[in-house]
Amino acid sequence: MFKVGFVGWRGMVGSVLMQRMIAEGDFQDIEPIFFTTSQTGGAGPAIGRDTPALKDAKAIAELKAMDIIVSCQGGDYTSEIFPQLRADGWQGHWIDAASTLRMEKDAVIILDPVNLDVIKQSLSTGVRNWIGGNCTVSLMLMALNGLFKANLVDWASSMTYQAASGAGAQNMRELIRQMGVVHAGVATELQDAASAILDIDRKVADTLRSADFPVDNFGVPLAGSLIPWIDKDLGNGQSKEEWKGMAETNKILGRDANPIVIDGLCVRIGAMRCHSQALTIKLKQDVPLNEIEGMLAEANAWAEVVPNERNETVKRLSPAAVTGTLQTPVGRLRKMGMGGEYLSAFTVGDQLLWGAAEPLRRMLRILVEA
Ligand SMILES: NC(=O)C1=CN([C@@H]2O[C@H](COP(=O)(O)OP(=O)(O)OC[C@H]3O[C@@H](n4cnc5c(N)ncnc54)[C@H](OP(=O)(O)O)[C@@H]3O)[C@@H](O)[C@H]2O)C=CC1
Ligand SMILES: N[C@@H](CC(=O)OP(=O)(O)O)C(=O)O
Repeated sequence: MFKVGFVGWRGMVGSVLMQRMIAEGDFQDIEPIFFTTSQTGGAGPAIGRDTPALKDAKAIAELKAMDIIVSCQGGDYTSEIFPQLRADGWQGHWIDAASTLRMEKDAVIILDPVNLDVIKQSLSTGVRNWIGGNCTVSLMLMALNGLFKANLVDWASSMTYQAASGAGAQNMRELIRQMGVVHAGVATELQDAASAILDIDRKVADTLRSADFPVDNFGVPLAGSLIPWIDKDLGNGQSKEEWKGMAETNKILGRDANPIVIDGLCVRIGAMRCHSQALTIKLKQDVPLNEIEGMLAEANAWAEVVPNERNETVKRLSPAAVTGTLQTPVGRLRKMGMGGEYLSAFTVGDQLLWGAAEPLRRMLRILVEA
């Protein structure tokens, strides 16, 4: 049985990974060993069986005893520990949620429903570094898998609506705190049906702009507002999150030599853990809409097509409907005014599941079953 070391298992992504592994019975087929950067000697997670006391996640000798290491600990940890392990001759498989190693030549971005062929080919040539993709990219590819499989995408523009969870657990808490402060500021007026809405609106705006509004994590209000910038400023007008769209999509699809242009704007909104995106897709040819719907629905078990009509769309194509599920529904499919080769689409997905933990869990299974 493979010895599998888990680092970062109690963080937000790590906790979702633990839940999914328990639900799928994945721990039965491995010998799990849990590591920590802060609680050496403590107890590991409840996985339905005894596990050894927590080991020090910075003890290279302990890590080297693992056949596979799964890290959800973060980029700083990867930058510090991974090079030391490899320099020390460790030959095991490294599966990581952090972005640090994604674009390295000797790493594969894992999303097996989309790129199992790339993963298998890389396994056979000795690749040992398996990195989860950016959540927005993975969720877009899960939903639009059918179009990419059919090689129908000439280019795509993605305008995103990204959840607070992408910024971390503290940001999710801050979003709810912000909502609470906004409500508290007008709670009395809301109880009075005769109160003037413009007075309520003015008070809400004053609250959002007040110096004591809680913005320690986001820096600005998100509740009742939005933030049209995610990740670093690359200095050329593009955010790093926007850059990842094209770079990671093409690496996942194994088409670095013949890349598809993907570009757009990434925006943080006040959803909890589901990223949504509105896409304009330029097709290589004018394919009938019913054929496109068929391709999307058949591409994988998670990309459900939502009929492009009002009731189904508002019921099924929202963060509230999708959160906590593995589905990546895609809807608002129609040919746009620019012509038959221009397709609109809207998709929603849980960024902690297919956007983070699920590709890691499935990569571990692929290695264990290889
Ligand atoms: N958040 C996201 O949406 C996504 C994140 N990722 C990547 O995954 C990595 C981890 O992200 P995320 O899970 O959000 O990070 P967290 O901050 O939730 O957890 C990271 C580590 O912080 C330590 N920690 C300290 N205090 C606590 C606490 N009170 N509760 C839980 N853990 C605590 C834990 O390490 P220890 O037990 O050693 O103390 C934990 O493993 C990052 O590299 C990120 O880039 C990837 C995709 C999406
Ligand atoms: N940047 C994403 C979350 C994330 O962790 O992305 P990456 O894994 O590419 O650093 C967001 O803010 O929604």
